[in-house]
Amino acid sequence: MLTTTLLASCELPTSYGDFTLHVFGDDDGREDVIALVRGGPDAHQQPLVRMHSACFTGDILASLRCDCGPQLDTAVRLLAKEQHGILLYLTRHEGRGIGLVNKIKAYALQEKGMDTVAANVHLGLPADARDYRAAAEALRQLGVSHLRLATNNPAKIEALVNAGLSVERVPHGGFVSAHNSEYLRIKDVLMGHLDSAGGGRAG
Ligand SMILES: Nc1nc2c(ncn2[C@@H]2O[C@H](COP(=O)(O)OP(=O)(O)OP(=O)(O)O)[C@@H](O)[C@H]2O)c(=O)[nH]1
Repeated sequence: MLTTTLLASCELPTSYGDFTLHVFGDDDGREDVIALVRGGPDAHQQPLVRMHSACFTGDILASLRCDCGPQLDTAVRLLAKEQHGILLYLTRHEGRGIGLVNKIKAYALQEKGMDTVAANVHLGLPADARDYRAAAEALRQLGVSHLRLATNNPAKIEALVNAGLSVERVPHGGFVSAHNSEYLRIKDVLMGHLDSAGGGRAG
């Protein structure tokens, strides 16, 4: 059975602003959802929430193969301006849930001409293996029932709505470069994303 437990919390001053950090995980103490929270619960306001799937290459190494780095940077910048905002960093979602080793294998296949979906499938893996139930549970434990979700991915909205949360979408894309334009186009065409490659503006 899925368990999501608050494992640890602290204050976290950052160059973006001051936040509180909560680490959620399972009963064995392994982290899963890291929540960077700006401000406190406000009954009159739906917090702005960004659910960000881990991307070692984009988030840490500033890879241009995807749009993850600019999406994360922009999200934290936006959240810092909110009275109540939450970044959920989903540590088990690396490579859309297939893990770093498989993502790098998928990148190598893309260098031979496959697109991002075909490469996963060629490896015998789902195009998208992410599960958002722990994220929804973390939001609930943070006192959130209504939220504004910064995303272009309808699957994220659907997962939170199915978990009983009320979600309004805020576009969060448009981070196009010469290296990631084909990746973003394929996400729109084959994965049902809402204008990742085009006019979807951050915030
Ligand atoms: N398998 C695979 N994963 C990738 C590839 N490029 C990026 N990723 C992963 O894709 C995920 C992108 O996550 P997000 O930006 O949170 O989500 P999204 O589905 O693009 O939806 P948005 O909320 O609209 O940004 C991260 O886990 C990346 O590691 C790729 O070519 N193949």
